[in-house]
Amino acid sequence: MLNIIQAKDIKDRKIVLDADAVVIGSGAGGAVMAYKLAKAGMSVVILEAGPYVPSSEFNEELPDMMELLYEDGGAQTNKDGDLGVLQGRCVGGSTVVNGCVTFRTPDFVLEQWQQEFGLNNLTMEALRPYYEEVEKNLSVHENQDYEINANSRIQIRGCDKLGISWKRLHRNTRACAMTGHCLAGCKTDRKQSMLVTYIPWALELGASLYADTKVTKIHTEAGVAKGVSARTSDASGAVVADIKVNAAIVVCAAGAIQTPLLFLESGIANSSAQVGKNFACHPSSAVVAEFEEDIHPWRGALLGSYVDEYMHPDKGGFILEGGGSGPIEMALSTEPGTGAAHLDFMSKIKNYATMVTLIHDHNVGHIRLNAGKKEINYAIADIDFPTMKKALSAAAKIFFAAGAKRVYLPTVSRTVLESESDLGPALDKLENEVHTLRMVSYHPQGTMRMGADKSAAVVSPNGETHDIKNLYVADASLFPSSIIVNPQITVYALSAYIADGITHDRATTLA
Ligand SMILES: Cc1cc2nc3c(=O)[nH]c(=O)nc-3n(C[C@H](O)[C@H](O)[C@H](O)COP(=O)(O)OP(=O)(O)OC[C@H]3O[C@@H](n4cnc5c(N)ncnc54)[C@H](O)[C@@H]3O)c2cc1C
Repeated sequence: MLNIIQAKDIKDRKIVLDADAVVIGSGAGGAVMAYKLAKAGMSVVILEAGPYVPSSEFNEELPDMMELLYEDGGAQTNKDGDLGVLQGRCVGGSTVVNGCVTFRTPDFVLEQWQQEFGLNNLTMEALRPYYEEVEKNLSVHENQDYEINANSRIQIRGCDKLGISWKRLHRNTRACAMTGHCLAGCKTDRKQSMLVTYIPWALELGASLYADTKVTKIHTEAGVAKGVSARTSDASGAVVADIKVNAAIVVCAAGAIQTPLLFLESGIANSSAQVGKNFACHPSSAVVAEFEEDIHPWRGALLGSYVDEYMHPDKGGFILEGGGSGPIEMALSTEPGTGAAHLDFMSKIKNYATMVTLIHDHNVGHIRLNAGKKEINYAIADIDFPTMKKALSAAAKIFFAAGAKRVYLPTVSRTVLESESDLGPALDKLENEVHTLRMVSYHPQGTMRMGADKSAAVVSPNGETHDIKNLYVADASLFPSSIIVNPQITVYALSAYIADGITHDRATTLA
């Protein structure tokens, strides 16, 4: 067990703490930030809204673990209710429940950030040491043969038949036990999430972490950050303590939905009127195909390979990941029918393969407070809908080339393709309307846009808000555009980069 202060440990109703820095959120951005600041000799307090759940308590049952480890018990959706928006809410944040896939930010994305948003500091050369640092610390490696499961081998077979380019995924695991339960948390600590890496390292260096503690307000004075107020609640929701942290440096890393909400609640740093705007999320769907052979797609490493052929926006702007999934996810991602049709669908579950689509979407959504409640506004832009269809089409063709008997498209109403000739007519029928596709976002991003122009961006190129001195953001909300690939490495690298800027400035001031 880590030395983390939880609601059950707290005796005082009011607590006041002083620190050099307070970090809001203990996920990808928060954990790396806390470690780097503590390593530089700063006193650091981390406040995390979610519970501390040691891996020994993970039971490998996805519904139970969603309830325990995910935001809104896994039920967070957009306002229309046709997009599940998944985020972790626990010590370690989304890194505890993620699929371990790692990508560096693509060159063409960084180039766009330089050209359109004035982020001339974020070149591949400048970020390379940060990628290397986090990849080494998190045991990132290219999947070995034994980490390519039967589900991914189907994807590879189809790609090879069609001459389509694919690659092995990289993942942050150590001696993966290949149980396929990544999204329910890794019971054996092989996933190198923040829960088992940067958080314990930060604690060892003197940082303290309060779990069950939600920051409710960021305090500023004359345009300078001063600290935060937070509330610790027990599992029933009863308030146990009010905590105030006075700190010269405030870093918000509460994720792409909660960070803008906290800024809006605090009424700060919004002279650009961009707080909560420019939300993107890589809307994903899963194409399911039935084969003669047994696949057991939930067995083995969860994610083995991906199709990179269409990754560049000029070539399509999407990737397809060979992501295995269990019976529950498969029944959710496709319309399984009811009664006899449902039984028939489920009885063949071991013969299914799945492919996950990720598109390079435009930043058309926004997060706002509506009567004090969170509201996630996002619908696929008309400009992105053809990309979504192209991704579904490519996945279906790869499956048929691999020998699929039939393919299920992830539509709200049932769409079963008995052969490739059914594909065109089925896609032609799809209009960009609400509740057309079954979609989920694993990658919310972009609501606290980083950019050089303070009238168009909330956060400056060094991670500090344009409006408030010593108030930083270090999470996925920084991305000024969607990045197409799985984002954890980009978040870690940006957070590490911003942390070095903070410690360098501090050293200069103290000298
Ligand atoms: C199911 C799933 C699968 C994924 N798979 C992958 C993958 O394979 N590869 C990949 O690269 N990415 C993946 N991701 C995404 C990746 O994990 C995230 O992009 C990354 O963790 C985002 O980092 P963050 O710091 O922005 O937020 P998070 O890691 O989500 O951390 C934010 C933390 O802040 C806390 N918080 C929120 N509000 C407050 C508040 N007011 N006060 C205090 N604390 C607060 C939250 O509880 C949370 O713990 C996946 C995500 C999910 C949900």
